Amino acid sequence: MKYHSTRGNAPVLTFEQAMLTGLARDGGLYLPETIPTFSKADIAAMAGLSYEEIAFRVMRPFTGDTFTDEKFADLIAKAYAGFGHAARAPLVQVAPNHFLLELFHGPTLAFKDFAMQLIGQMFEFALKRNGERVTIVGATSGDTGSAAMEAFRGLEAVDLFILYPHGRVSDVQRRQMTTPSEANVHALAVDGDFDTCQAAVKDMFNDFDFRDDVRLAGVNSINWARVLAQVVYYFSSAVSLGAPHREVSFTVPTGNFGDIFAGYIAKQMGLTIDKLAIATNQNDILHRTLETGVYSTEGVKPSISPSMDIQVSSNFERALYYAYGSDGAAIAQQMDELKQSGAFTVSQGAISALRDTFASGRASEGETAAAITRYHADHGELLCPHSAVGVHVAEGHLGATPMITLATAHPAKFPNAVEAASGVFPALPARMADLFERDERITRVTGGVSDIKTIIKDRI
Ligand SMILES: Cc1ncc(COP(=O)(O)O)c(C=O)c1O
Ligand SMILES: N[C@@H](CCOP(=O)(O)O)C(=O)O
Repeated sequence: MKYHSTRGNAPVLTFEQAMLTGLARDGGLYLPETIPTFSKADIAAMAGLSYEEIAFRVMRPFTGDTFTDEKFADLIAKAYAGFGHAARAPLVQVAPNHFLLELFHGPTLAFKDFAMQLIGQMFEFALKRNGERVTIVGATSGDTGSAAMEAFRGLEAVDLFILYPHGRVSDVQRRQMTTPSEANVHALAVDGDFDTCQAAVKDMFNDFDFRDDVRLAGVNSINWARVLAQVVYYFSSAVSLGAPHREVSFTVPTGNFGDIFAGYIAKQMGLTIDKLAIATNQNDILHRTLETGVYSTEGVKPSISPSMDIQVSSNFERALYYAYGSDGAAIAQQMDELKQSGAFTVSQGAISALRDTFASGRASEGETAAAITRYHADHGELLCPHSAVGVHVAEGHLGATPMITLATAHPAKFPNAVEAASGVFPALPARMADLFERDERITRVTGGVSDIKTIIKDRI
């Protein structure tokens, strides 16, 4: 399996190279040359398998000769062994045709652990075998950073730098990033918002001297391996509700579009998905784009679902690539326009292709809080604010097809918003009970990208 860039002007890579590379050298994102498909019988045969077995079947066609089958199965087993639920991603029914997919039983209590725990294993194996060392730089609005810290802390072949927006992540998220004591992980508090952090990471990738000098790698969802690992729970949940013999729909709380794009890949692989509903908070650029056909950035507005406070949604580029019939030149042009003017208009053909697969909706701050209140009172479910955005939007799309809403984080990561809406202060799991007693290690960055590069070079 080979991987090429969405902008069509970067080296074609193997799975291993794409995983260790991050952003393509033309600024695009890597995608597989073809998407392998499963027959109905292949999908039906997943019923009753463990999460790990489904993970192996779903991901194996993409990984080429990076791992032997035995090694890959071993890495998957290690990745999910530390999850706090035997099913890894359990489904909970909240209405006759509405289910929550709980993706917060991993070590840092958010869906990011599903991919990051596996990527940590895959990086360690590949780097050790190759005798290589990399510098990973990541941007976070809170959850990617904590999941990456947990997955990479203490690994010999990796230095990890996480850029987070100063003052815009929850206290639990910040402490998950700033309290690991291992010398190879570094939390950098940057002035600005998530988009500022993500732009800085992309700038570093586009500075080829720096990139090659520090051997830069990325673990944001620009990394194809992140998306791939997230495809698995679409299969596991749909199959447990009767796929491929019946269709299901998903509602996905969305920011950087990685998670819902994984659902799009599952559908392309043959999973019987009807609609994929994009759920945004008041930073509703993706909902507006689906409605108007114009992708137009506005300033990020801080919300009670801070991990989704994003305007420049990286993986939308991957969806656009397919909507434009795999035309890399058209994508490069649209992305140039975005850079120059902060907006671009999606062609008629592409927007109708997107609308064929994706629905969308938004939740205001009040609607998000009301969903937390309602689900607690009516269903006994304490939702994190991101999952609350999801259920609010899902309720607008319920019908005959079963709807699965992704519950993307544990309420205890956002206790203040949850308590304000439900009256219940959600406790952290016992293994994290001392999080607020641990020492923090933070590097404040008040300058721009060149200051960040200097810090990185000094530390590695
Ligand atoms: C808790 C939570 N929910 C939803 C999202 C949105 O996911 P994505 O960026 O993949 O669209 C994020 C951040 O990415 C998140 O941390
Ligand atoms: N919400 C994310 C933002 C980064 O998204 P990613 O999926 O591209 O890593 C976060 O929590 O950091």
